[in-house]
Amino acid sequence: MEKVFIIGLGLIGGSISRAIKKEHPSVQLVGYDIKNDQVQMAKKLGIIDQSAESIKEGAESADVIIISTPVEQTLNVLTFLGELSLKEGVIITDVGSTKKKIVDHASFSLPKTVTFIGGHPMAGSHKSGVAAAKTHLFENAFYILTPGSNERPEKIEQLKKLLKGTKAQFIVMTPEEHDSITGVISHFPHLIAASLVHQAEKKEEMFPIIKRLAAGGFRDITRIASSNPVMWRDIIVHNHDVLIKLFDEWIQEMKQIKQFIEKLDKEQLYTYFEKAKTYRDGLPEREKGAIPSFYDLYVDVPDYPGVISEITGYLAKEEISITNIRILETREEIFGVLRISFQSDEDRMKAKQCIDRYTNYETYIL
Ligand SMILES: NC(=O)c1ccc[n+]([C@@H]2O[C@H](COP(=O)([O-])OP(=O)(O)OC[C@H]3O[C@@H](n4cnc5c(N)ncnc54)[C@H](O)[C@@H]3O)[C@@H](O)[C@H]2O)c1
Ligand SMILES: O=C(O)C(=O)C[C@]1(C(=O)O)C=C[C@@H](O)C=C1
Repeated sequence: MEKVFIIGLGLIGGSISRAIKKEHPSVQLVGYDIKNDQVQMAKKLGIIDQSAESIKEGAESADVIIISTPVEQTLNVLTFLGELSLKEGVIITDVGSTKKKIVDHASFSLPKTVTFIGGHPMAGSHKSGVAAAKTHLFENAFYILTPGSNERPEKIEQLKKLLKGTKAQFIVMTPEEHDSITGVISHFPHLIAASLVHQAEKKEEMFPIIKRLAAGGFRDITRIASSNPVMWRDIIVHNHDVLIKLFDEWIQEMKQIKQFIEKLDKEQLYTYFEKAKTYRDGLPEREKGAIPSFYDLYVDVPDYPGVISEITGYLAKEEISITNIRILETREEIFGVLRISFQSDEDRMKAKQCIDRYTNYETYIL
């Protein structure tokens, strides 16, 4: 695989390019985007080796083409690629959050001399743009592939080999299965998150302080409402069949809860929350993929500049390596909660003892 052409240099395109570059340094990465500032940033960050002036220029000499645009634009790009003189045997894949429409369109638009394998890395962020691109964005996540039923296995393996640097767990399914599953665990939740924000905004006239009082719960459940509106408009339109059915089910769900509340049925309300907690606690929080994940230590820290480097300084002093560190929530002028991840339980315990020795911050394991 000499030359890889990436169309759409944003969060996902940039992260995949970084992962390919890390695993296959000799591969030539060529990028294209309709926004020149994204192209220039991608070059500056070393995410691509060079840019193409047009899709035609980049595509006709590529061995693999990765389409990382919003899903509606992916359809347009596929149509355009179908009109070009592409290399025989070129592998074309996308990263779109919906699959059925894209796979069907690829089958209609592309010649039989090329291979199309639908793709969707099940990880990302509410952020957008190449500046947010991370090499490890997909680590331990599932990477869904939707190859045609008659696709040659060697082509699928070739694509997996190219994407090995993502350190994701590849899983194959049909486009229909994909859209049904992601409709439930991704697309519909994004609609709900946005609706909760709108509900709060409508109350702001009555309670101007409402935004300032929004704490961890509201912030957690609505984080994804900060995602890219173009991306989510397209995803909802592409998966509308699935989402309409989910809406009908959701309305029934809401009617049931409303009944529990109207009747003040404490038993039913308790059971409702208890069953939800049991299921949510059962999510493989630690295993986003099949690869054993990290061990987390939580630290309550005063919310002042430099507190993170203070903590990581102690750990570095005792040569304890961490895999990730995140501020879970900050409460103004009080405390923040750090979640520090380690590769092993042993490292985590060493870190706990280290922080307990050097600080009086509370440390705990959930
Ligand atoms: N953001 C996520 O969490 C996430 C996760 C998995 C998959 N995806 C999917 O990845 C795709 C890209 O999402 P993203 O988060 O990287 O968005 P992004 O906005 O960060 O990047 C998209 C890029 O595509 C460019 N673009 C748009 N139309 C184009 C065209 N016609 N030709 C060339 N470039 C074009 C935009 O300028 C932008 O730079 C979407 O299909 C999305 O559904 C997103
Ligand atoms: O982590 C986030 O912010 C995301 O929304 C990532 C997320 C999702 O979980 O729904 C969003 C879109 C993708 O297609 C896959 C993953």
